[in-house]
Amino acid sequence: MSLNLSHMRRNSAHTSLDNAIAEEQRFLDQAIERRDQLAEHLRAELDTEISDALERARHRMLRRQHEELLRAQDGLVFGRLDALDGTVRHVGRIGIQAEDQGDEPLLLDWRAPAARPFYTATAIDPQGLARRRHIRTTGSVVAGVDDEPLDGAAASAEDDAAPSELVGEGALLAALDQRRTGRMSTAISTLQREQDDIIRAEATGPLIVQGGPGTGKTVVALHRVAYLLFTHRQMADQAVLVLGPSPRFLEYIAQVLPALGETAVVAATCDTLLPGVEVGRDESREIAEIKGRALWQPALEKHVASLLPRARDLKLRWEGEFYVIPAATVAQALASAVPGRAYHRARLIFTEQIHSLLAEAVAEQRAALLEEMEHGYEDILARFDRGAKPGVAHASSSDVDGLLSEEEIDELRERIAENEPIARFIESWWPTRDAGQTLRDLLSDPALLADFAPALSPEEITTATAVVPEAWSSSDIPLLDAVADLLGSVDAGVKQGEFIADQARGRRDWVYGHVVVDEAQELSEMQWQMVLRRCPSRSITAVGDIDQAEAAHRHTTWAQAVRAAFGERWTAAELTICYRTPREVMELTGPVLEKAGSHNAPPRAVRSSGIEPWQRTVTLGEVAALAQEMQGRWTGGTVGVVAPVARVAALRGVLGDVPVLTATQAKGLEWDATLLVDAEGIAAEPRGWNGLYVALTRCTQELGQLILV
Ligand SMILES: Nc1ncnc2c1ncn2[C@@H]1O[C@H](COP(=O)(O)OP(=O)(O)OP(=O)(O)O)[C@@H](O)[C@H]1O
Repeated sequence: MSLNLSHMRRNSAHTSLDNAIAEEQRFLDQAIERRDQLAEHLRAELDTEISDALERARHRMLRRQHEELLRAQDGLVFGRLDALDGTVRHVGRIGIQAEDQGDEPLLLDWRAPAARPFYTATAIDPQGLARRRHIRTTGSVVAGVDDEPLDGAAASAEDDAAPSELVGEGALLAALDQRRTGRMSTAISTLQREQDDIIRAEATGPLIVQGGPGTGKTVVALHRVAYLLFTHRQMADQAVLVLGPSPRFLEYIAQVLPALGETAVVAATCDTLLPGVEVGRDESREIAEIKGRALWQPALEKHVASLLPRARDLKLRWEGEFYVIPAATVAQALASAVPGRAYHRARLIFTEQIHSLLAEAVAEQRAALLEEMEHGYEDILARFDRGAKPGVAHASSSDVDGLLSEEEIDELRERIAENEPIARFIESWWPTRDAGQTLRDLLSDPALLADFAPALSPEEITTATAVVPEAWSSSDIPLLDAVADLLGSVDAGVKQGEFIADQARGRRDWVYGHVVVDEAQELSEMQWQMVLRRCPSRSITAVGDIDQAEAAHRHTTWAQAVRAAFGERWTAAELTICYRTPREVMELTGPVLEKAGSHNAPPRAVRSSGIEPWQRTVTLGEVAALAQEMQGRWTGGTVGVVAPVARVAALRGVLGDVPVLTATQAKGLEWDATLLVDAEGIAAEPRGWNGLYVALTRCTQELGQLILV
């Protein structure tokens, strides 16, 4: 009897699941039809002729909407919210208007405030919901649904287990168990509450997010960009900058933002932020650490200030006559041109003033000559008129009384501004400068550096000036950026491009609407200055794990790391749950974290892979066979090898196409399985325990450790 009852219950559960799938399929079909209808309508609008600038701006907006609709294919609809009052709303990748404009939208954009309960409602805090449904789709077919009852009655009917800290646990764990393809994917359907809080946080000042490995820092950073661009449309006009640790990392995340519909984004590393400048050499850790310190900012400011000209009499020749602008007048012009301006900008303002002063001096001399002429020296004026611009035929005040009118003085000033010898004279007194050479001049002169950077010890001065950089190293780039900023552009050439991101990418002095920094623990103080220059509003989100810091600086807390950039004015947030690394592997990290001098509790792993980490002692020749076996176990997924710097070349020699990376290179990446070669060797590297922590936490399923003999 009881067997029959349970059989009947199973059957009825199946039927209600089938009904739910059929119901959601009908909704998905309706959403797809409406999306296609809207896309078609926009395409027709885009075919119309553009007659003016307003139309062009409207077309740009329509084109963006059109592309957004076309891109919203996979996972168009992924959630449903059933309110206690019976209202039903669907949540999706984009918002879709219902046919009747006055109605509720057919589909809620995941970033809209009304969609928020999808990520934050719990049985304890149901936010007016009776149920949350995750809808799994493959293309345009509904593959399954996962329901979570949120009203108290249904929850207590389940069982008396403690409520899960996860939202949509079934859908989340299914997503986390997927094979890794080597490219990150979006997580809009399974974002967790603590992640959502950060994604939707205010963007008015620096927000620093600490999270252990696999806690979704990159997920949060990228989804935050999409959220901010959706919520603050003006940010799309300024573009958002995403800074990552390496080109490999940028490749790994490359698809996420376009998949989220965002094009107003520039992705870069600190090394690629300066247009036209590339890193061309490595530098010792010792020099990199010295060059990363904040003290370079005032040192470079003093260096550039020392290049400004000192006031003196300026003797200029104009049409055969010499005119002297006295030192006191030059000093006044300098005092009004220089303060608060970049070197070249000040030079431009000063030069314009000199042109005016010269034009006035010429006019005054002419007036004086006229006065003399009135006393009988007529030939002197004739000499003057020989120098007048040919082809000016209109009657002017000089034709009437011999004095220059304001218009004529303006015209004279223009001629002076175009005059080559005058330009050469100013260039010799106040030269335009190249940022690279200006930096080299300082880096090749220990006495000068000692003068401008008194906090550096004599040994550090010797170290920092030992190599005059012909090619630039990574730690030179922020110094070069600071000098380029202090010098300013000689001309303000504007790069054109169809998308705002193309324009921003080509400009060193572009001001972004928001900056997101991933693996922010690696930034030196001077790299932070580079970020600030691009975002003076300080609307910055930085995510990282201070315990994974391996760069040459010495910071072990966020307070130390960002003090020079933000002082005490920043907000901290934390991610505490590890989604990537299985419990079996996370258990190995405790002692490593301790050795790394961590101040943080390790994150809690949400999943178990059921595979115990293993260890073998092998020869180099045996590594290839083990890597192949591992690849065989994870067909359709990815395997990565992490090793000490000194072993990478030999391992690449035997491993063929399996990626072999150092711990630094592996930062931010993940695979199904990791082969960790010579953990002791990694730990012995500079900040090696932090590196080993990175290496241990890259896998989603299996970890194998090899000791080489
Ligand atoms: N809410 C989520 N839904 C689905 N997958 C998620 C979610 N959060 C994180 N993940 C997955 O967990 C893995 C780790 O996320 P992510 O790379 O963002 O972590 P991280 O904190 O940046 O890690 P690391 O410190 O190692 O760089 C990724 O595969 C990511 O897609």
